[in-house]
Amino acid sequence: MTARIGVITFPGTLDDVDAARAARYADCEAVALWHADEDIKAVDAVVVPGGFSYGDYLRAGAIASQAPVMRAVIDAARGGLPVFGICNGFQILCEAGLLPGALVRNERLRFICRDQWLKIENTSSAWTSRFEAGAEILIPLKNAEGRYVADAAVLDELEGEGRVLARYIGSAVPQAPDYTANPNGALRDIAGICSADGRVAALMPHPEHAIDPLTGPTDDGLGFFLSVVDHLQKVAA
Ligand SMILES: NC(=O)CC[C@H](N)C(=O)O
Repeated sequence: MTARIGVITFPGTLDDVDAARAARYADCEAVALWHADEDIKAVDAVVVPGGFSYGDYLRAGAIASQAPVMRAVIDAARGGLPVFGICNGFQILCEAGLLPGALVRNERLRFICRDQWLKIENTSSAWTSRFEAGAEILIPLKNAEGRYVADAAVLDELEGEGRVLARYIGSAVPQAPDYTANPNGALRDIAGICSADGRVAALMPHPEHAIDPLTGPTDDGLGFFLSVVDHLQKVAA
């Protein structure tokens, strides 16, 4: 079975082409979904990619969360469809209420673009099963509103249920003057989280830009896309 992965394009999305390419690298068919679509073409999983949907007006992800296609994604996600939000996609999934918490302005109020080390903590979600627990991966990070926040009870629940996908552990350029292992002040160094059933997941840095050593910085990002293929095969068996 070739898995069909839907990749949404909103006005202002940037990373849909790379997300579709990453799906193809994982031997999936990438299916283009447009923000105005009212159905999701019977795809097996959905990636909500990065960028500046609707120009980040109001709050990053706020307007996209109300787009017609998101109504279909929210319904399907509640029925168990695997959904993965990357960066702006993470912001959209929080705004849509599919994941708890919010992404706010980076602590130093600057756009940050750098290669970022992460530690993978959850290896049972639909999007992370290919990783070893504690694996350290290097993938690009680029955002202005990347600081994950939630109230203490939500953070405790996420940690208690093993729903922190990954944490920030360092920059690829530790000698840089503004070096901090945690780039944006995200609470408890959280770089990604997932739903209680592990099917809806999101990450602030960009795995879809790190799938081929030729273009670098690593191919560490491919594991997210290979994981969902394993998940879909298991569900189909
Ligand atoms: N790379 C992205 O997806 C950017 C996300 C968002 N627009 C921000 O700057 O925070």
